[in-house]
Amino acid sequence: MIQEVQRFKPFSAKPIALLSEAGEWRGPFDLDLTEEKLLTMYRDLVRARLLDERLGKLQRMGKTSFVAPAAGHEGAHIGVAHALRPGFDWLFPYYRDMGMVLALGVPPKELFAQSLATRADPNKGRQMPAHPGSAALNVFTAASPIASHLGPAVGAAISMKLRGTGQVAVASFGDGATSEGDFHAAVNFAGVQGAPIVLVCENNRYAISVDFHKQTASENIAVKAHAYGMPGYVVDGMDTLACYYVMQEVVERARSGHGPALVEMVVYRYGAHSSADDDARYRPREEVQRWRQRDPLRRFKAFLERRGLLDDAKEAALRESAEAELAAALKEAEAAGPVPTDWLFDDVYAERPAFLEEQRAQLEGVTRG
Ligand SMILES: Cc1ncc(C[n+]2csc(CCOP(=O)(O)OP(=O)(O)O)c2C)c(N)n1
Ligand SMILES: [Mg+2]
Repeated sequence: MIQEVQRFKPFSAKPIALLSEAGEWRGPFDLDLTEEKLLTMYRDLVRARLLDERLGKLQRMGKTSFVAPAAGHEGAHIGVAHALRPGFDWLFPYYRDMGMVLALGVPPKELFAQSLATRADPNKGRQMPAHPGSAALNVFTAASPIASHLGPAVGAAISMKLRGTGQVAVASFGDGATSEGDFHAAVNFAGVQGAPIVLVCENNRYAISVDFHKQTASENIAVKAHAYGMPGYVVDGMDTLACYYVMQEVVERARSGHGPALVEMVVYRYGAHSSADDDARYRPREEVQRWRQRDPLRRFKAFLERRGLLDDAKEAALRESAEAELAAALKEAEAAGPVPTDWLFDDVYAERPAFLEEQRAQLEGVTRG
């Protein structure tokens, strides 16, 4: 059901925030989440941060070839994931969304296995690291070309509408993706068709080294929604609860037949664009430091402490259990062993054509030495 009173106005001049920097509730409505839900959200923020740290280390150890650092994006990730119905709705994430898929319920063992290309990867080691997917949880595996998953996401949403399933699709992408033709075609068609989709832009103000002001002459990304006939919201992406509540409203609005929305979450990536980038060449260190002060984990922790839901001992226990969960998951992912090279030839054709069979036999000869 659509909420009778809409809590948020689209196209606000300032990003929507519900928590002050010191963690005080500033919402214009009463907080209506259980203690359990709030603590689960915080736990997911911590898990996302720790997963990111571990993946970074695995890259430095030479165990995975590529990572896309996500620290600084966790408020957006957890806000989005918690507004969805896992395994019912569909998520079309992009490469920086490990925390989002983790919070949706994708087992960390699968995420590690995907990054390390071990047999425990449901995608059989065929994707580039940082491109997770899950058939069980309706998580689409995006390809690397920026914004190329947005058309399929809108297509999926249109099919949900035609079949009357009550599902919603959410697609996420960066600020750089909004300069692609694919983005505009997708948002336009979502508007025309009234598709049940929420398009989430994680605006970290850079597309690798390209600054936001070189990306668009618009004042922000959310305003673009106006031209496509849907509401656009700009949200403080370092405020997990603002991300959650805005998502919850637009997801349920889409679910009840009121069409798509565009949500811009203003975030910052603390790390480099990827393990193949040196961000010191284009970002002043003071800027990174300034954004770190606005950390989503710190703000949520302060919020929970103020409400008497968290203290240092509880925090330490929570971190310890998240560390243990990830350590066990990594161990299992590694123990599965590397994917066999000839998996490359499976699942494409019902009957393998002769030329592929020939290549498979050649490869077998090479790998056997
Ligand atoms: C069509 C296309 N062009 C260029 C690239 C190379 N590329 C990979 S990530 C990236 C930057 C994308 O930035 P943004 O959308 O802001 O996401 P962010 O990485 O900042 O989260 C670029 C240009 C690509 N993958 N696909
Ligand atoms: Mg960006």
